[in-house]
Amino acid sequence: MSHSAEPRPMTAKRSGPLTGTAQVPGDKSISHRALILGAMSVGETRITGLLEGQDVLDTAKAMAAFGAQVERTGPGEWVVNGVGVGGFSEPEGVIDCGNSGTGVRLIMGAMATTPITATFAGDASLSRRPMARVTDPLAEFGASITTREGGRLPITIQGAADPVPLRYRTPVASAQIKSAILLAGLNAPGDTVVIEAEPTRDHSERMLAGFGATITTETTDEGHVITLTGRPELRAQPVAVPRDPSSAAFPVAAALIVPGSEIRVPGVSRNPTRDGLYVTLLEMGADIRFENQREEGGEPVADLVVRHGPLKGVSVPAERAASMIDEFPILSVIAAFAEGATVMNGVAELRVKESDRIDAMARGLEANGVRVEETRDSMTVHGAGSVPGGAVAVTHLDHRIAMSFMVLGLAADAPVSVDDGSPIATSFPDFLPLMQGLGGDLG
Ligand SMILES: O=C(O)C1=C[C@@H](OP(=O)(O)O)[C@@H](O)[C@H](O)C1
Ligand SMILES: C=C(OP(=O)(O)O)C(=O)O
Repeated sequence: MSHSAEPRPMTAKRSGPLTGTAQVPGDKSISHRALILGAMSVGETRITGLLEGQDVLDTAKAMAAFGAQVERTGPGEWVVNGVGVGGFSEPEGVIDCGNSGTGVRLIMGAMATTPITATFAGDASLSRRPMARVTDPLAEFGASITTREGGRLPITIQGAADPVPLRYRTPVASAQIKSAILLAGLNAPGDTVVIEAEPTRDHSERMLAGFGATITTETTDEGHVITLTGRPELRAQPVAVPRDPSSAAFPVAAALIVPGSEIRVPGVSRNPTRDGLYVTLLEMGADIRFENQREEGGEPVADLVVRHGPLKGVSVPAERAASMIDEFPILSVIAAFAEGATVMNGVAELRVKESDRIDAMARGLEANGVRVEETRDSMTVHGAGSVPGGAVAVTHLDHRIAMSFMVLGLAADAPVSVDDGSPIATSFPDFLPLMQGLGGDLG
């Protein structure tokens, strides 16, 4: 669904200690993949803990449009009856992926090696984002693709009738590029190989193996090499979606910067390819304990216990960027309350997310009295232990920018507002009640 809601201004005010348990929603990356692989397998995939944010709901709708049966049976409980690899039928209308880069890029990959035609569109934010990074390799499989100027949406793909497998080195660290290619490779004969310089989130690889595909990952001189054997029969699997570490980052950050806070965030994924924020926070001196470390649904998970305490600025190495790519906006808020500079290196990809996140955070933080420096691919936040606040930040249809400034306002001296908090529903529909339940004064 394209973003059509009226702008929804929100304000957060300095709050007393945050306490209690934060049940954050299911992981967004895993939720998209569960629906897509469920739709591409034979039999019934039962999903529990699915994120019911707009991004994922748009993917569910898309899978139904391609012929899968997709049914909601309870809160977070969904059943997908798939059509098998190569079994997608031609959708009638335009596939509207709303605000979701993951949704559109993975679904374009999933259909590009089946001989059907589909047109993809999205909201104003998604329509500005680069898509050639995915359509270029998909064309190499044999798909015919037309895009708007600059490789942007709307995009029409005529899937390859005789796909050829691909060996592809990703030009930027991106799990979306990798996953689009692997999903396309499912219906190509022979081995499809993706080579990445830095490992990115590996949920597609884990889930493809779980659904019965032959997929291997090796670290060689070339980099991180993932090999998928095409034309498997994917077998439907139950998927238990762990809670999203990227969503958990918001209550965690709030507890770290609001004096006197102590909260618990149970069942959060600790997949090492998603763990960079938590590694960084420990280096900053954050008081975070990881309890009951266990495996759930093929992913390592833990219960987080987070306490307020003093933090110091650190330098985040470029090699860590991929494992915390969505967490830099909220890290820049935490950094504003630390003592000293926090330098975030190798973060150019932030400029092509739902917004230019370096620019959006730098402008909003500066307006609220924080000193920030930026280059094309780095951002430095000068922490002073406290933040004046008092300004309105512009969110540019970006959920993570909206949530980051709401967290800032819980600990700043004066209230902090955003022009539009409605995009929060794309990834964290219960963000406001959850934060209010911990004692946050926001709405
Ligand atoms: O594969 C995924 O589920 C995602 C990959 C990342 O994007 P890139 O692959 O473009 O870095 C991330 O920013 C996005 O929120 C989710
Ligand atoms: C970048 C994000 O998502 P997507 O690319 O799926 O729009 C995000 O959720 O921060």
